[in-house]
Amino acid sequence: ALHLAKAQDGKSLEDFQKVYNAIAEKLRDEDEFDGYIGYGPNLVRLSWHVSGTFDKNDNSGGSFGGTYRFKKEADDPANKGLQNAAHFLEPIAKKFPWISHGDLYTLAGVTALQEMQGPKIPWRPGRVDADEKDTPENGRLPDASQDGSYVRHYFGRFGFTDQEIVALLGAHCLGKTHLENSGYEGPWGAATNTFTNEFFVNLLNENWKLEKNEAGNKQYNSEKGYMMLPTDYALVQDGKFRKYVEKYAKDQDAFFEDFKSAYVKLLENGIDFGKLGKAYVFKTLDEQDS
Ligand code: HEM
Ligand SMILES: CC(=O)Cn1cnc2ccccc21
Repeated sequence: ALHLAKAQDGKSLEDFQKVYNAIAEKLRDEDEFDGYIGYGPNLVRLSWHVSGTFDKNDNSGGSFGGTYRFKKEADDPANKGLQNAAHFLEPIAKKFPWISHGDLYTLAGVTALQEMQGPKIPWRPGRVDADEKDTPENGRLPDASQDGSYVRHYFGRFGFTDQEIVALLGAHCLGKTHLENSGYEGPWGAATNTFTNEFFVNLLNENWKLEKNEAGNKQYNSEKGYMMLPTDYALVQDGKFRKYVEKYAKDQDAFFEDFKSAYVKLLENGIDFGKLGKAYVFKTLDEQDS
């Protein structure tokens, strides 16, 4: 059965907005991380990795139990590099001991996206920390060397459509690959910390060449020094995915809307929020200054 969300006693929008603000202020303070990309993209990747272990067949994994805090999941080779995001969040968890790890990991991704000028992401609290024994085994996160049918099958485990898959992968407009983490090398020049539809624009507009990188893995590189993973490039090789790439390259608003819906589905997969009321939409720091 689905995990039942449990309200944190007496916590309301204002309390969670304080957590949002603490994360957002720390993002601004520590802007030098990873060649001045900052922690935003890493936090978004953490929120996806803690949710991407979900399996609808037995409702195991997913963001509910906050099991990333246990060694087995944190040490999954697919999570290499996310220690940075986890370390970034430690003082936030200490300052707000009442928030569950599942809520903190997902709220951090929402905060990072909104502070990087992404869409407003409705977010619901209520995830409850699970025991170490409930930690999903390693190997549930995707393999970047694969093609379109692999990507379609992989996301089928969450019940995602082609449109949701393409929208979600638009998050690869953020940050970069790091050879020491994943065996893929990204260009410093093109890495960004602003949420836009340029992942789709680049996929369609650049001349991509399949090359072996220093780790012996194949990746697509362009003259401008951009890169795409094989699973990224699969989105323009596969006709059914390609039509959504073209849609989002032309229409950033449509991308923002569809990304928001798919990302909420990713973060909430496997959780029954019941009658816990509607989702919170947080103000960005800029919206609170004025
Ligand atoms: C087919 C599915 C996916 C594959 C194979 C994949 C693979 C990867 C790889 C290999 C990296 C580089 C990690 C590193 O070297 O540091 C990466 C980074 C990233 N991924 Fe994905 N990813 C997928 C889906 C997603 C989704 C669904 C999201 C979010 C909604 C996402 C968000 C990110 C972000 C923001 C980064 C940059 C992290 C940073 O700069 O530290 N990815 N991904
Ligand atoms: C800047 C760049 O390489 C855009 N990009 C293209 N594919 C990516 C996968 C993960 C992170 C960033 C990615």
